Amino acid sequence: MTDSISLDGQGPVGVFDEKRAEQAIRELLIAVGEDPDREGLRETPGRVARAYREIFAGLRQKPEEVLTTTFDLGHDEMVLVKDIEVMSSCEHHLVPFVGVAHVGYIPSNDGKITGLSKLARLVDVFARRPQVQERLTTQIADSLMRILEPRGVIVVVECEHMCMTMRGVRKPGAKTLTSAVRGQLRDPATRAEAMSLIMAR
Ligand SMILES: Nc1nc2c(ncn2[C@@H]2O[C@H](COP(=O)(O)OP(=O)(O)OP(=O)(O)O)[C@@H](O)[C@H]2O)c(=O)[nH]1
Ligand SMILES: [Zn+2]
Repeated sequence: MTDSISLDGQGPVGVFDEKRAEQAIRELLIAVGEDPDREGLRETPGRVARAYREIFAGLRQKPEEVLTTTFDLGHDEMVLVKDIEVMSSCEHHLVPFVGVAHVGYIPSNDGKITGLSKLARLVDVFARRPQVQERLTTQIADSLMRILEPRGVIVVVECEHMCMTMRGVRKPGAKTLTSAVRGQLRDPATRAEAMSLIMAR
């Protein structure tokens, strides 16, 4: 089955070809010296293909689909959702990187806001793609700026990369922190206030 939704310049065209993914996994099993026809592996290519459909579902989603907006004239202070679980895939090795994202914004003058859960959904749209952590962070910030037109945005992402844990340099526990700050949140005092809320445990 093939899904095809154009992302209108937001990224690659999100086509998922399940049959092709299944064939590729079968080839990979042969390439690593396995027998894809043995009992335990017979269903694996199809299963892995379906898993990849889910893991890379963000390739077929636009941020606008999840970041619905509403208006609340009464609130012009910072809104911050912290510790949003991140499960993404490193585009260099196609293994997971996992951790949390903290997403904050100061609503526009006309009070354009979004539901809190929508910030977490936005993180998923970009996390469920082959990614690097820096791009994940800036894509969240830039789409918030574009869609909510807020006065400022801060996004901080803290992740552990399995490509540094299970292979290669093998340093479990090492965390990578990335941030993207836009608009009024670049102001040192406002930024410091946001960072103290993010770092408070
Ligand atoms: N900047 C950035 N680098 C990443 C990310 N995820 C993985 N990497 C790095 O991508 C690099 C790829 O380096 P290469 O030298 O091409 O690949 P490699 O030989 O597998 O590298 P090692 O992991 O050092 O064994 C590694 O240093 C990874 O740690 C990410 O999200 N952002
Ligand atoms: Zn990697």
